[in-house]
Amino acid sequence: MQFHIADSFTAALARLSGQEQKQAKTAAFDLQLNPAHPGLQMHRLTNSRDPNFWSVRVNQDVRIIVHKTEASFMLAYVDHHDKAYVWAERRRIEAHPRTGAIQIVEVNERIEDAGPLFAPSQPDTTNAQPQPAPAPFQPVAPAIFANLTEDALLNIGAPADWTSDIQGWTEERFFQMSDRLPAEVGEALLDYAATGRLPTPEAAPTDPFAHPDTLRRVYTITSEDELRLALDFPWDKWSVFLHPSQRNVVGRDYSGPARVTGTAGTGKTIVALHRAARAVREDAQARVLLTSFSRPLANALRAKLAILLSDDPVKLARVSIASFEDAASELFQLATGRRPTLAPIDAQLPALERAIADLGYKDLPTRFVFSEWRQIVDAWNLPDVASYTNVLRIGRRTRLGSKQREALWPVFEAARFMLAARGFITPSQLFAAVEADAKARTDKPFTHVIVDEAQDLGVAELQMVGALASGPNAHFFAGDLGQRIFQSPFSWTGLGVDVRGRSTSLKVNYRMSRQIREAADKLLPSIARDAYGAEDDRTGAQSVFDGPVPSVAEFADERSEERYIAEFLLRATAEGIPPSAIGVFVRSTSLLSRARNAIAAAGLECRQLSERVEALQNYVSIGTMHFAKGLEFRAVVVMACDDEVLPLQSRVDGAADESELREVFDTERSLLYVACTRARDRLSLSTVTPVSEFFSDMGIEIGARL
Ligand SMILES: Nc1ncnc2c1ncn2[C@@H]1O[C@H](COP(=O)(O)OP(=O)(O)OP(=O)(O)O)[C@@H](O)[C@H]1O
Repeated sequence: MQFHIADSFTAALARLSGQEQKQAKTAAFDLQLNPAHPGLQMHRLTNSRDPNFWSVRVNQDVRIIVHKTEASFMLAYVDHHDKAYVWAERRRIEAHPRTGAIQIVEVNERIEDAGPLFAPSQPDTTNAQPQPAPAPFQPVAPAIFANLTEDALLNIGAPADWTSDIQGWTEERFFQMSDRLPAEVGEALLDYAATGRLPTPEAAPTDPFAHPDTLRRVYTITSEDELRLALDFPWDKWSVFLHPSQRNVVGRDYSGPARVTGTAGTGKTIVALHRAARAVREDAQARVLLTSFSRPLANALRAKLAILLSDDPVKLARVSIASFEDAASELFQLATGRRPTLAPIDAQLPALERAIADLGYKDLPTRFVFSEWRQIVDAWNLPDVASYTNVLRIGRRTRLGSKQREALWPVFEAARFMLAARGFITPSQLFAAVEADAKARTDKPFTHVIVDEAQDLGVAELQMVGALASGPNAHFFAGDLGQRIFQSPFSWTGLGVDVRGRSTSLKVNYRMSRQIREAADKLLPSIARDAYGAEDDRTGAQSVFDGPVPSVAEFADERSEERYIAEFLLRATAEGIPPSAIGVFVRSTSLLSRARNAIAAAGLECRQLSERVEALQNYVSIGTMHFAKGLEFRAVVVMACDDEVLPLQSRVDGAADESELREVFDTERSLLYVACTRARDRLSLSTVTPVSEFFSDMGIEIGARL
């Protein structure tokens, strides 16, 4: 007999107290060993429409609901006695007759509390007395699925007792009801509402428990050890119940570098983690590098991979997890025997200033020289004046003629010399050194390199990553072009990393409520393009839960804004959101004081996030929007979204031409998008008058004007 655990069981288990969870796990274990164990008092439920539901005693009050057929045994739910019984009375578990997927279906006739299904009928006026003038005509909203036949609905997996209701649903009703449908049905209907087409069902395996839609909610336990592990370890849903589109990317073999894309919160990181786990599970020789932009993000990846590979520390040890820079430093040390000393930005700028002064250049704007250094000369590790004068090939920044570049080159050469004399190398030089070393080796340092937040890989980083492993399945990138905030665009294909034809876009948003996602999505165009033709389709995203509409407030002065945000923070903590699950973001360092003041006014303490500092217990996280990247909070505040702050006026002023200006606007929008999309449940934006021009794009009415 097969033994299964449903996601409804793990979710319900997580809601019990620690002691109850322990007891429920013991009961589940006893159940697997011996369902007839007398202490379990297992008996069939008589009030359920599904005759296969059984109750199992955990303690005096708590019951596990088991679904038992001749061939299978499923832990379906667990709760306090009455709630557990009501859950089972309202459900049935069955293989859908058309799609074959196992579904946990809410019996439709029992749904009472979601309001009337149809608009009330007109009153009978046969013997009516004179009435006051009728209220203004209210059009009845159209039924958005009226054109879908029962057959079409069954094809997408709609339970038979739901089809006629679905046909009558208005848009509002659909949003109220969709999370009561099996997830694949809600997603297909949302697709239909957006595009007018239903997705074509894919051929399904004959075993219902192997169906991709079954696998998103039911996990098959194959051994005692596996059950022990599943019950002992906190079972995060993402670690087991993947969406079919995620599972597909995790399990696929590619003929070259591959990429997963998707708007914020669609589970790209989760896919990257599962691919890393898969690589070491399938190949005992695999050596994997899992890398991302910063140390906190690498730490977050490490914690999650430890959950995925909790059954096998040896396999876990075969995955190296580090930020781009830390990974490069380690490899550099392995190759040369010495630790690199990276040139901080604070050292690079003075070196350039000094070089300008030493060479006697007058009227050369330092900001321009520095940007040329960072974006071109250092970013590409240009070795000589010839490659710099030939820079047209590689960048968009074409504003300097070749004569001017020749004249400027000695400045860069001198700055490089000065940095080297102090024992510094720049991060780009570090990446290039590691790349050169890896290229020279036949035995590459890794068999697989998996990169998260790949949209912010710089030129030298990408080249290094490319050299660290070889083979068709060796490189996997997770990223979203719409979240590119650090790097200027460049052509990946031009550097030999061609993901065309091996790119998959995820659409189901697991992080943000529908209301937050919809507001944030309006900030970016529906297609994200970079200057080199790469494109991500950002349409068609769906959220799996609803929440409050984000709030937007505008104030006459900073004190009023700070007081308003303090109140928001107090409300959030009063609702049980701990400080560590709250993030407050501003555009730049000089604005952090506004965040600090608001947090202090709420009587809370904060810690500033950075490339090296992550969220801490008991502290609200604050930071510039750049350090929001890749993180997640239950409540997010984005403060000081003032005019001239977003987009940042100094960047706008510094743009030399149209294309640079566009780039500035694009990245400033992306920054706001990144900050807003960290929020799961609550999002509050605020500004001091005059307000950022990006606000109106989000389509949210400004709620408070004080
Ligand atoms: N299959 C799943 N089931 C449940 N939760 C999931 C699933 N996939 C992802 N999640 C959750 O959704 C949230 C977002 O996932 P993730 O961080 O992987 O998204 P992302 O696309 O990398 O986001 P971003 O682009 O903003 O970095 C996380 O809390 C993650 O645990």
